[in-house]
Amino acid sequence: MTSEDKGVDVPAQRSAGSGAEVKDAASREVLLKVTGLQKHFPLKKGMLQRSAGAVKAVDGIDFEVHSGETLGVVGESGCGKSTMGRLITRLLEPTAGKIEFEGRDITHLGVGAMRPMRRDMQMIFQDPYSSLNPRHTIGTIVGAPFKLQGVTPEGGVKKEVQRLLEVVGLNPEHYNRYPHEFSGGQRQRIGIARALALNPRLVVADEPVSALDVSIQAQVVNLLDDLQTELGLTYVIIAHDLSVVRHVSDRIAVMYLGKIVELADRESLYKAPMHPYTKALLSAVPIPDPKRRSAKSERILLKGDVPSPISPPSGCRFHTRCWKATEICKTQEPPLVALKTGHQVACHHPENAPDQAPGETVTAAAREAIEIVKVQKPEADEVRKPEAEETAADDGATSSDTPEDSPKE
Ligand SMILES: Nc1ncnc2c1ncn2[C@@H]1O[C@H](COP(=O)(O)OP(=O)(O)OP(=O)(O)O)[C@@H](O)[C@H]1O
Repeated sequence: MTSEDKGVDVPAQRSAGSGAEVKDAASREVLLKVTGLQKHFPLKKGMLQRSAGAVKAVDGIDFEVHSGETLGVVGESGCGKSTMGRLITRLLEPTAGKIEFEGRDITHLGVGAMRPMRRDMQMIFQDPYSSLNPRHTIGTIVGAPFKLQGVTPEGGVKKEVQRLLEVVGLNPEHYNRYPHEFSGGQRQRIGIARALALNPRLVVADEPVSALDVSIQAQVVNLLDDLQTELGLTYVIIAHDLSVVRHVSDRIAVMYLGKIVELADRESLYKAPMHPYTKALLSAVPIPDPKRRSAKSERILLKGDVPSPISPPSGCRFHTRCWKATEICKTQEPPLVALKTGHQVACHHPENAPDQAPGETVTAAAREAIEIVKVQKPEADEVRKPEAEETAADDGATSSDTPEDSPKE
C-alpha cells in the first residue's frame, strides 16, 4: 500500500475523529436494526407458472449495526449473504421482517421515499469488471450519484469527482479514461469512490475483494479500513471466508442456510468460536502468526454439500453436517442467544460454553459428518494487514501512476 492511500485528505466529508474512537463502536448509536428479516424467492413451474415453493435465501435474521463499526458477514456460497446485503440497502423487497435505519422503519419504503435515503447507504459490489459501465468514463461513473440525486457539490461535480479519485488513491487526471484502462484493484477503487460520493453513513460491501488477486486484496481491504477511520463510515462487509474480514471487523456474523448461527466480537469469535460451523470455517483460515505459520494444524472438512434452501433441514439447519448433532438438533431449532457477553450462538451443543442439551447422544450420521485432516498451513493465501503493505506488489493505483505504466493484474 502506498503513502497516498494512508494520508487520505477528506476536507469536505464527514470526519470520524480518531481511529480508536471509531473502533469503540459497540457503545455507539444503533445505525441499522434488522428484526426477523426474511427473503423467500418464489419458485414457479409449468406453463401456468404454478407456485412450487420458495428459495428461503434469508429466513429470519436479527442483528444491529452500530455507527462507526464494521460488521463482517461470512458463510459459504448460497447461504444468503448477498441477499441480506441487498435487503438492508433496500435493493430487494423483504418477504417479512423489519429494517430500521437511524430509528426509521424503511422496510417497505417505495423508490421515491428511498431516494433521499440512498445518500446514506451505498453498496460496493464484488465484481469490479461488471459493476462499472464500460461505455462511461470514470468521471461519469463516479459523478453519477450526484446526477441521480440532483446534487451539485461545492466546486462542481468534476472537482469533487477528482477529489474522490484522489481519496481512493487514483490519479485525478484519469477522469476521462474508461474502466477497461484500469486493473482490477483500480476498478474496485473506482467503485469505492462512487460509493463514497454522497458521503454515506453505511456502506455495504458485497465480497469487495474476492474477484481480486490476493496481494491486491490486502490493499483494497486496507483502503476500506483507512477510509472508515477518516470518514467515520459504518461497514457491513460480506465475505465467503473469515480471513478477509479478520482484520477489519469489529463483530462478525456467521450465516448458514439463511440464518445467523453465530454473532460475536471479533476477538471472542476467533479465540473461542461456539458454533461448530464457525469452528470448521476457522480451521480453514491460515495462521497469521509468522512464527507459527509452518505449524501443523487440524482442518475440519465438512463432508456433504450445503442442503438446498428450498427445503432446509428441520431443527438446526446445520445438523446434517455437524459432528455433534443429537436427536434434539433434528427436531428443535436452537434460538440465537447470548451465552457470553457480546457473543450469541444458535446451537444446542456449543463449543467453549456449557452444553445446552447435556446427556444427549450423538447420532450415527454425526459420527460420519466430518473428516479431520492435518495440514501445513499455507503462507501465501491470506489477507495480511501490515505485512501486505511491505511485500505486496502495488496494483498501480497511486496518484503518480498511470494505467499504461501500471500493468493490469
Ligand atoms: N433472484 C433470485 N431468485 C431465486 N433464488 C435466488 C435469487 N437470488 C438468490 N437466490 C438464491 O438464494 C440463495 C442465497 O443466495 P445469495 O446470493 O444471497 O447467497 P450468498 O451467500 O451471497 O452466495 P454467494 O457467495 O455465492 O454469492 C441461493 O440459493 C440463491 O440461488
